[in-house]
Amino acid sequence: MSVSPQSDGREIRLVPNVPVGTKLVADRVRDVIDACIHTDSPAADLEAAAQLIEQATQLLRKRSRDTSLQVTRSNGGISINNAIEGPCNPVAPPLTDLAYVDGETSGCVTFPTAAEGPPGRAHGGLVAAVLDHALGRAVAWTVAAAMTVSITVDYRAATPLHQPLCVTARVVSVDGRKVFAEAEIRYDGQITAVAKAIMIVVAGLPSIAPTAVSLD
Ligand SMILES: CCCCCCCCCCCCCCCC(=O)SCCNC(=O)CCNC(=O)[C@H](O)C(C)(C)COP(=O)(O)OP(=O)(O)OC[C@H]1O[C@@H](n2cnc3c(N)ncnc32)[C@H](O)[C@@H]1OP(=O)(O)O
Repeated sequence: MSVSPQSDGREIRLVPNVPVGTKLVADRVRDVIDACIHTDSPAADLEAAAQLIEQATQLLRKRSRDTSLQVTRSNGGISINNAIEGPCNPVAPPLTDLAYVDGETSGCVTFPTAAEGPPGRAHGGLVAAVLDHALGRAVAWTVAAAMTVSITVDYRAATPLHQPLCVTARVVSVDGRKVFAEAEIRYDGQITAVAKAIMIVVAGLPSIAPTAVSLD
């Protein structure tokens, strides 16, 4: 079955709904990671900073949950701690402003210094991860929740750090449980990387596509 990206007329826009305090901590930890990478402080300051961070860690561990990221509180069907879009996961870039309009899934990301690969550029593996996630969202919103079995990424130009990037993804065709999808990431309107993936619809994954098209 082929799927037209422009055909279904549905619109989904994720509005973040996360616990304010948890997001605040995650944002501060992102700052700490950035400061840790850039710091040129003397040893005494580094030791003092390490002690303060250790104190904060102990405070956070006073009450903790020992569960998979995927089953904690969700935001638009995905955990708030998701590795790519989780606003409360400080190592998620994160991918934001996720939307589905007429078959096209989109999102925004700005890679921090911690995502550096080549000097000044995002690490290719992290670019691939963001593309993979957008593909997963596109497939889940268009067909059903699925897992990636194959992804190919072509890197066409530098994907910069600290700049707003746009990710777009869509389903191209469906063959039984196999879903073929493609995605790209853009900086200032120019494509820097494109991905093609095969995803397999797997029973038992949490469904986030209540009005998905049915499989042939
Ligand atoms: C993921 C969480 C969801 C959460 C809720 C939803 C949220 C939505 C938004 C989230 C967005 C996140 C998106 C991240 C996406 C990942 O990161 S997923 C994580 C990485 N991927 C994995 O761990 C998958 C590992 N692989 C597997 O576990 C198993 O291969 C699977 C996927 C369960 C499939 O196994 P199976 O059911 O035994 O299927 P199998 O018969 O082997 O293959 C089915 C068909 O696919 C074909 N196939 C299999 N592999 C390939 C291949 N590499 N190339 C071509 N064809 C292949 C087979 O030939 C077969 O074709 P047909 O014979 O039907 O024509």
